Amino acid sequence: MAKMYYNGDANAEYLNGKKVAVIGYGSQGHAHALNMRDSGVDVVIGLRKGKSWEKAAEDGFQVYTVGEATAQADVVMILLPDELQPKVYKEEIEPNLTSQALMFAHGFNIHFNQIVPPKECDVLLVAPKGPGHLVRRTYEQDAGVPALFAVYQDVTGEAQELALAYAKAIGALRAGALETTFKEETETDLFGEQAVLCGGLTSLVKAGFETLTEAGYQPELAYFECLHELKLIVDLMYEGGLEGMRYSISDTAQWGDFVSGPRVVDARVKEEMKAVLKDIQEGKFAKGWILENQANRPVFNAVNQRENEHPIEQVGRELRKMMPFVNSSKKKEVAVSANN
Ligand SMILES: NC(=O)C1=CN([C@@H]2O[C@H](COP(=O)(O)OP(=O)(O)OC[C@H]3O[C@@H](n4cnc5c(N)ncnc54)[C@H](OP(=O)(O)O)[C@@H]3O)[C@@H](O)[C@H]2O)C=CC1
Ligand SMILES: CC(=O)[C@](C)(O)C(=O)O
Repeated sequence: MAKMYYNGDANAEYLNGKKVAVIGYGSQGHAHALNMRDSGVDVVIGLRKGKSWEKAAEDGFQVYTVGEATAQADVVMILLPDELQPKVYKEEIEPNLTSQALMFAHGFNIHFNQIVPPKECDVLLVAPKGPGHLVRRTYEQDAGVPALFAVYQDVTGEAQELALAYAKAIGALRAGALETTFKEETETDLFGEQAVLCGGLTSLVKAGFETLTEAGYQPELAYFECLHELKLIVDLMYEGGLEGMRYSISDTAQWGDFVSGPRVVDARVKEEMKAVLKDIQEGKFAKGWILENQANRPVFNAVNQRENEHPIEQVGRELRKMMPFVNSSKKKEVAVSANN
């Protein structure tokens, strides 16, 4: 088994006395900044004026322009949307970069040569394997989201130690961190989010919902069966693997899992997964995403609108209004009051 790194493997000293500029305050940015501050790290935020700037200031951070934050930092962590990083890097970060280390939470722009870092600083990656809002929520629960870390350039000879100190400060080492490379993190993260976690799963959920509703079953029932209950099943997998989930479900469901699962996700699916991975490895996906953004996202916007109008979204919005607790930040009593 590969070596996993935990809190005891990291030395917070490598961040002591250092100012970390978090560039971006969105899903990952807010979580990294809040967690690091709670871990005693000196954090400043680099942003453009707008809702994130207001939120970061409201959360008590010193907020600067990207260039100002970069110029004063010992460590710069770029947590901007991947497709916007090259432009902001070229125009605002690179001209002001004097830091010891340049960091990313996804290797896309380094791996696909959209950002070419200076030779004078460490270049490293700390990539939580989970959504930013859960990076924050689990930290507040004295837990954490596991992370990958990688060193692309080690000028100081301390890049790995800094990566581990950073991973510890955001709470990741409570769950564990695994060393990788920018190439491996980029290719596997893109594959996972396309073929399994987001793309694969949303396609499976919609297909199941459509199968039931087209057969005449109630949309509300189809929503609970194919989407709502998914969290509960995945929670069991999260806690105990496939065997843990199978222990908890009925033997009827487990038999159905064994005999029907492979019919739905058959060998063709894995062949297509291999084709998706090949497109990622050969840069075909990256090129398409870069061009889509250069064209101002015509396909992305059209598909996003169509998806938001899918019947599963329409019925889900109505049902979730009566279950405010599903938005985890709500307290259970809210649900009780809403239904009384
Ligand atoms: N989302 C996730 O859970 C994960 C993301 N990652 C990686 O983390 C990185 C950040 O992604 P994510 O957190 O999702 O990004 P988000 O889209 O959630 O947040 C982007 C942030 O960047 C700011 N921003 C956008 N454009 C500019 C600009 N021109 N100048 C200054 N600030 C700007 C936005 O502020 P504004 O309000 O002004 O738009 C916002 O605060 C990416 O590399 C991503 O691949 C890695 C693991 C998981
Ligand atoms: C949450 C995560 O890690 C994703 C799906 O890869 C992403 O949002 O980039």
